[in-house]
Amino acid sequence: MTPLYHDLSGETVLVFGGGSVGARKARGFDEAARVVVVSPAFDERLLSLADGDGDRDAAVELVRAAPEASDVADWIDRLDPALAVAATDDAAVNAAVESAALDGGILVNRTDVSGGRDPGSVVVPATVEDDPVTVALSTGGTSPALAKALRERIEAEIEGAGEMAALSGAIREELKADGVAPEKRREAVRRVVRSRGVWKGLQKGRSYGRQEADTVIEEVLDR
Ligand SMILES: C[C@@]1(CC(=O)O)C2=NC(=C\c3[nH]c(c(CCC(=O)O)c3CC(=O)O)Cc3[nH]c(c(CC(=O)O)c3CCC(=O)O)/C=C3\N/C(=C\2)[C@@H](CCC(=O)O)[C@]3(C)CC(=O)O)/[C@H]1CCC(=O)O
Ligand SMILES: NC(=O)c1ccc[n+]([C@@H]2O[C@H](COP(=O)([O-])OP(=O)(O)OC[C@H]3O[C@@H](n4cnc5c(N)ncnc54)[C@H](O)[C@@H]3O)[C@@H](O)[C@H]2O)c1
Repeated sequence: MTPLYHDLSGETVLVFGGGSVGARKARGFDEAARVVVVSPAFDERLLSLADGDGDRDAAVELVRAAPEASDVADWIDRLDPALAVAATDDAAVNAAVESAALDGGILVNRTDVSGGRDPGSVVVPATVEDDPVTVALSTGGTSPALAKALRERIEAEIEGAGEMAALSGAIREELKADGVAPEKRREAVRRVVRSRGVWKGLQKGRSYGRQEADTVIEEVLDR
């Protein structure tokens, strides 16, 4: 399987099935996209997501309906999603979601099967995020429980990576603007992102990280 990242902002994700899996998928996508869940019944977590759930501005939309397999293509046509999620407990409906999505040229995530897939039929990975850094993890469908366990380990491992991305991204731009030769610039940025001192400094605050980074950069540029 080949991992790719998608920007779903401004797009719709259409989830069929409002049970525990549909709720998890809705929760996973609702910060990135408009999420609509179609189902005859809804998990409690979905009902609270639909209420706005505290300070999250994106509310999930719930549509109470039980589409037959033969209706699914119409729902997809009407809501025009970028991604359809098949999360009902009815295998025929899930299969109809998959074929209608693939016929319509949109992505589909089938939650009730694992293993090989047609192009356009995607797996949702376990994800760790420290904005703008995201780590996506899949076991190729073999062991979702392992994907979750590994995700929990990586969560601790990438703590502070978002700050480091912001700092090293800014340094990269500054060195470019200062006309530093590409070789030196790359070496400086590579050393900054590997420096224990910079990582530690960032834990105390952005300006401490910046100070540590400046020392590393001077060492590289003075040589
Ligand atoms: C990563 C994650 C993302 C997410 O769902 O958002 C995700 N599953 C998660 C958790 C999880 N899922 C299951 C358990 C119970 C333990 C177990 O059975 O293993 C647990 C763990 C738990 O709940 O503790 C059961 C399960 N999952 C699938 C089936 C159907 C089948 O295998 O046929 C069944 C059996 C149903 C049954 O028979 O009862 C299928 C898929 N689940 C996937 C993703 C895709 C492959 C990902 C990969 O390549 O690793 C794939 C193929 C399709 C898809 O959904 O995209 C999320 C972790 C979120 C996190 O990070 O916390
Ligand atoms: N991907 C995963 O991580 C994962 C985990 C567990 C189970 N599963 C699989 O995913 C499926 C759903 O699991 P669940 O635990 O959420 O089940 P669930 O029974 O809790 O939820 C199924 C939902 O689908 C709804 N539904 C039924 N018919 C529908 C229709 N025609 N249109 C729209 N919605 C309809 C039901 O009202 C219910 O809300 C199961 O088939 C299971 O095999 C996947």
